[in-house]
Amino acid sequence: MTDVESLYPFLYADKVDLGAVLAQVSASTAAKAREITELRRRVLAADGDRLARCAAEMAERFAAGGRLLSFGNGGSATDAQEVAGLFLSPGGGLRPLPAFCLTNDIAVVTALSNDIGFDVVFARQLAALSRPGDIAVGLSTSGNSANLLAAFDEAGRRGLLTVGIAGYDGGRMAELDSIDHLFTVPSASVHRVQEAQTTVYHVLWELVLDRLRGDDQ
Ligand SMILES: O=C(CO)[C@@H](O)[C@H](O)[C@H](O)[C@H](O)COP(=O)(O)O
Repeated sequence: MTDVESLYPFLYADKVDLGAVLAQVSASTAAKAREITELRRRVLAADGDRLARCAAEMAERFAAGGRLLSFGNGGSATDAQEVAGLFLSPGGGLRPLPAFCLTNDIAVVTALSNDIGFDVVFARQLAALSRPGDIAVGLSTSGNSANLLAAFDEAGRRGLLTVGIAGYDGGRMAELDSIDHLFTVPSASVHRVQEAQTTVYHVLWELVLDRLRGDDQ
């Protein structure tokens, strides 16, 4: 049996008991929903206060003219794009906040990767684009991606507020001095990690907007 066959045996069986397959899918969906709900509770219990402090510092930076620069690889690149998109379109009558995802400029991403190496792809962009009052937000599931580690060190050297969102045990991101606020989702499932990370940055986004709304009144 191949890996794919063992993952989806009902697709390859001669006869399928549809009721049994549906029961299996339903039980698996319910188990995953319980798992992610519990994981989100754990993250909130461990990091709720730190999330609020981080959001307060992010709001201060935005209020002072700072911009947000986000980055990540693979699935975390799509999350980094979502982070920038959320702040760019805050809704609720708030002005768009300046935010840019470092994977967006494909010409720069491919040139840096091709000419120098993928490890510098975010650090070099931060060196070119960032100002000391800005905010760097990097997402990784493993916490080990070399281009993120280099980016946090570059951002830290330049005086940016640095926010890391990692999974598992935080990986090498947990060893860095250059991350001001690190939020780690303690799960061994990459799927659950990415789901809970989505909640982490949505919470940050909502708390920052609350702060900025308060400043506007
Ligand atoms: O989305 C997934 C897994 O769900 C993959 O695309 C994953 O993001 C990529 O393998 C990344 O390169 C992994 O990097 P990282 O999250 O460990 O920093």
